[in-house]
Amino acid sequence: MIQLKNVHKAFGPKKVLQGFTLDVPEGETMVIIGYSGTGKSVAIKHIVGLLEPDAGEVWVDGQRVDELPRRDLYALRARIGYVFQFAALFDSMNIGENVAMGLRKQGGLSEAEIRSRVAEALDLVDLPGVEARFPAELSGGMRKRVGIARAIALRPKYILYDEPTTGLDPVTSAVIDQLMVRMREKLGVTGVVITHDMRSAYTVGTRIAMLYEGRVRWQGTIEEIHETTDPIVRQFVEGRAEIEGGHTDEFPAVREPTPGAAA
Ligand SMILES: Nc1ncnc2c1ncn2[C@@H]1O[C@H](COP(=O)(O)OP(=O)(O)OP(=O)(O)O)[C@@H](O)[C@H]1O
Repeated sequence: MIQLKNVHKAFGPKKVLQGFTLDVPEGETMVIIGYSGTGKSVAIKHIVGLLEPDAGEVWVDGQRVDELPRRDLYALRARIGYVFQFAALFDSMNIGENVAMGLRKQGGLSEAEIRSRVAEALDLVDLPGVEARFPAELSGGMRKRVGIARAIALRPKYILYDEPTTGLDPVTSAVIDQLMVRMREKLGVTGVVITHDMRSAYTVGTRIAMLYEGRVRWQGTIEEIHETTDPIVRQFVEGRAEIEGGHTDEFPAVREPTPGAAA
């Protein structure tokens, strides 16, 4: 289970997280939504110890991440797959080498075992047999799938996806969404997904949390988000620029000019 408890994080004068609390139970996929620059990536970087909280606690798998000695942190990271926004593959290495990278770093496997784990991971993302190809020969969507293969080759208990479908066409996005669903259903992986795409959120999420002004403003199931009366959440999920019934002080409405009105 992943837990962030009352996490605070600032960069200089900029307060990003201000009491961020989130529980991700085993086997669930938690989707984090929220406006650009609100701190979604900052929040998930705490889960792998890439950032340390100024205050608060971060727990993964019964271990307190923000207090773990470096060696234990590396061991914990081996259980957490991280799929970055840009599937940072190494252009000079072929796909097989890219996927094998984490396995080699982890150590303890023979060459034959590594080859077999790489093949299995590429199979799972529907890219069998591409080991000898180079990143430049693949489309953006294929590269994202290789990024996911690299994460799952380590057979992680948890996977974090930071905007895995950004920049992809709708069909390729749907393929990536199905992959994330497969990771949960077939492999039982607990996931956290950051996305701007509500259709993707509804497909892959078992729960959704909205980050707003440094905290989780709302969280619940897909059914619950459809029924929420929270104006900020409704506005976000409906992609509207204006809140029904006028604006609130909390979030001033952006009004489109009335057609035909004098400029
Ligand atoms: N290492 C850092 N040093 C300084 N500021 C940072 C650092 N990391 C993030 N920030 C700032 O924290 C804020 C939140 O960034 P973050 O990337 O988490 O937003 P986000 O919600 O993931 O946005 P997006 O949806 O656009 O990716 C931003 O203002 C960003 O500039």
